[in-house]
Amino acid sequence: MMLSDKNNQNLIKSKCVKIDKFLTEVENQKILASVIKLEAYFEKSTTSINDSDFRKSRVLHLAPISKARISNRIKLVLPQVLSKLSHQIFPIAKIEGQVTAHNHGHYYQAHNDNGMPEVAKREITYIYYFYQQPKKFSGGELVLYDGKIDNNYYTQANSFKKIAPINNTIIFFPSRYWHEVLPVNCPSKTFADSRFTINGWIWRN
Ligand SMILES: O=C(O)CCC(=O)C(=O)O
Ligand SMILES: [Fe+2]
Repeated sequence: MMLSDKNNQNLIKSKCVKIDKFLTEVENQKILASVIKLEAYFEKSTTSINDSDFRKSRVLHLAPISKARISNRIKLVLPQVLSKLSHQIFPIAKIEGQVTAHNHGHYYQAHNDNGMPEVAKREITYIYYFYQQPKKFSGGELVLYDGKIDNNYYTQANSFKKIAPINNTIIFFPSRYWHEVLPVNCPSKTFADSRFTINGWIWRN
């Protein structure tokens, strides 16, 4: 067997589900307008490893209106999503959510979403994208890495898919996947021109 084949033996291709036009145009615009008004409540994002260079963005933890709408819609599509991901059905413990804003120079380095004991029950990650049109930023693609098994651990492979953030689109994938957000270029540096998400995690019991 060739060496390259041998190295690929363990490759686990990542699967994700993308749903375009997830909300109506009116809902999408309402969420955008309400989030732009909440600029003052956005905080600097953090991560569990507490390295300020690992993740640059701003996060809003209190956005009751938008989160309820998204959670209800997620529950409706989840059976289809899990079937497309070939992921087993699980009882939902809760749907966690946050709003994020990536502006000029913001990014999120490669990570998974359930690697620490306190978040181990996050099963599926979802990311809903929204932004002002015409779009005032470039970059900010989501990179979804394939996986491999190393000493019984699921880790990051070299191969990946790059997913452009598209307004009013939602992406789902298993929270154990390694992923990152490439740097955003937003010349105006205006908050309202940011790459926004409502994103979070569907927890199992
Ligand atoms: O904004 C994105 O595309 C992904 C964000 C993310 O990975 C996270 O918040 O854990
Ligand atoms: Fe993540």
